[in-house]
Amino acid sequence: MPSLKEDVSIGNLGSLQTLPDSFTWKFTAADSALPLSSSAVEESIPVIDLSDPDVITLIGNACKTWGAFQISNHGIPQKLLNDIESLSKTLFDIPSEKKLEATSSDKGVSGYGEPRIASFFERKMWSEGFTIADGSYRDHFLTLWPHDYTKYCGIIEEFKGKMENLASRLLSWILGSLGVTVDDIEWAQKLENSGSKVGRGAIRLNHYPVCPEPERAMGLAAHTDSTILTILHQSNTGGLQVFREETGWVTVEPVPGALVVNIGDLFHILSNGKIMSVVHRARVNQIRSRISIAYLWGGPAGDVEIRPIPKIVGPAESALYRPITWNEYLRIKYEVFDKAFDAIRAVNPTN
Ligand SMILES: C=C1C[C@]23C[C@H]1CC[C@H]2[C@@]12CCC[C@@](C)(C(=O)O1)[C@H]2[C@@H]3C(=O)O
Ligand SMILES: O=C(O)CCC(=O)C(=O)O
Ligand SMILES: [Fe+2]
Repeated sequence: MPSLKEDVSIGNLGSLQTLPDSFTWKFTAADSALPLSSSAVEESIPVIDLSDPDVITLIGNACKTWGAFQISNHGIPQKLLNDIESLSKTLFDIPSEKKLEATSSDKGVSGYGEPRIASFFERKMWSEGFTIADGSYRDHFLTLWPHDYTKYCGIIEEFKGKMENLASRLLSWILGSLGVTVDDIEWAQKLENSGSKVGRGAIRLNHYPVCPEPERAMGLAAHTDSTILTILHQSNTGGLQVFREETGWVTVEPVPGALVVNIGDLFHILSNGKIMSVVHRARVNQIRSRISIAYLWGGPAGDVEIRPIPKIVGPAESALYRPITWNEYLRIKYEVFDKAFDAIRAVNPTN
């Protein structure tokens, strides 16, 4: 387990005047692109109005070109976004000694702690975070906020509920752009009998303190999410970048009120590789600290197997990946990281 000492240093990042060696990353020229640094208007992911009559086509194109897009008119109340943002600020303002009482006991479980990807990188990231993956976040909230506990748990539950709903609407549209519907996924039938009636969604609250040397620091290292899709609220300070082969790193400028959607690994599997999960990262800056809130959605049911949708695979192709549950995929991903797709490739392609 990464030592508690490290978490103390994470809680104190904002007070450091110089970048410690362990936080210094090496960038090649092509890799370095910093948000806020270039005045050139660069190409970026589209902003899609969800009330647009062409929403399916627009989303389909964005998924194929970028694997990410921003959405407006998404129906998540601005008040809820403000509430969860101020909840996050309060959470990260807590003194580090107190934070230690609410660390996650294991990677990927609820509480303060490094992101799971941390162990695959030699250098440390300029950020701290709080994961909400199971109900144990409530115990932590009770420790941190004995008085406001109910209020804060309420915000999380409301956020989860509304985001899950939005995530399933997005799923339907993206599947629509691929010529199939949710009923073409096996889990739709299995949902009724599955023990876990609730969908699988985790929340990651990220905090990127002001950084003395942003050009040599990394907020959150390059990764794909192991989700079907992720919906991100990045408040009003940029930092998120997505990677595109043709263009390199592209900054996703915050659009007031808009949310960022990105495709995760499970969608890549479902679509038999027709849609790619997008590699993304977060950079930091010297001027303003930044909060982001990610809703990581694993689909409407927990323990069902995810596999390439037969209708998408079609008779002329074969399924690229073997069936796998989300939990099993997470286990493999955090063993082999960016080789996870190779590890689950179908051995005996059918058809
Ligand atoms: C349900 C999930 C999804 C996890 C693991 C587990 C709980 C925390 C999630 C994140 C959140 C931050 C980025 C990420 C890449 C990370 O390091 O931890 C995510 C990861 C994944 O999408 O793989
Ligand atoms: O902070 C950001 O903009 C990105 C966060 C992210 O990628 C994540 O939490 O998975
Ligand atoms: Fe991510």
